[in-house]
Amino acid sequence: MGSVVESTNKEVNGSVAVKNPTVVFVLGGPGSGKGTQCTNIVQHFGYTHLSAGDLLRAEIKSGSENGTMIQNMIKEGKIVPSEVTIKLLQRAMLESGNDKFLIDGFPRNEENRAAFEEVTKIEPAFVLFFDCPEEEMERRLLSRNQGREDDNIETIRKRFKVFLESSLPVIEHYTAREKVRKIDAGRPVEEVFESVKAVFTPKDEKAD
Ligand SMILES: Nc1ncnc2c1ncn2[C@@H]1O[C@H](COP(=O)(O)OP(=O)(O)OP(=O)(O)O)[C@@H](O)[C@H]1O
Ligand SMILES: Nc1ccn([C@H]2C[C@H](O)[C@@H](COP(=O)(O)O)O2)c(=O)n1
Ligand SMILES: [Mg+2]
Repeated sequence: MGSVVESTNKEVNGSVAVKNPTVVFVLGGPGSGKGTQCTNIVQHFGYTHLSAGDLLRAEIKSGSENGTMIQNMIKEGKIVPSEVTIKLLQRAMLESGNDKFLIDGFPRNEENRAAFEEVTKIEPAFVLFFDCPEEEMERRLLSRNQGREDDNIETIRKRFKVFLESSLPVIEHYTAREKVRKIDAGRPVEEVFESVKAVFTPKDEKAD
């Protein structure tokens, strides 16, 4: 007999995948607070948090054959080819045993978005967009102190450029489909989370 996880999985494009997952894409500029707010959402709403950036950094550490390529791209603030990132996301979704996911920092460009749709056939429930002024994001990144190789001013500027040129069009794509829930992320963490909670709380559970 298969495990619970196996019995709730299905085959998509020749691979095993989670059956009918709920996926929320969490987008916003570098340092807008995606990871911070995802931690809060996990605690309150039972989602599994998958950060594409964290998965790519773990892949570098694991010594995989793609490690050097990923490391060079992250240093340059560039977006890693979708094929690599989607495989990491699919594996993490299966390993989680959950069926509700916050996918943080993905899709980062049109190639990410189209490839994920084609490969997984998953349509996000909605897109949480943390909208934050660039000067505030820069301040946060320069004082993050987590030893990230890309938290230096040269790479930060490149990441901002990629966000404006490649990631904003993805947000516009989902805005046109009425999928975007925009949050003012320039406020203190607790205030931002109040707005986030309102998005995740079903309408009939909200106080009048
Ligand atoms: N609302 C906030 N006010 C002040 N500081 C914040 C806020 N949210 C997050 N931070 C801090 O800013 C830094 C960046 O936050 P976080 O790592 O959550 O951003 P991110 O959007 O995931 O960034 P990246 O895209 O680079 O991974 C962290 O040091 C975090 O503690
Ligand atoms: N879909 C993605 C997400 C991230 N990356 C790379 C490039 C980013 O600058 C870096 C860090 O991501 P973050 O932790 O800031 O979300 O990881 C990518 O190539 N593709
Ligand atoms: Mg992050």
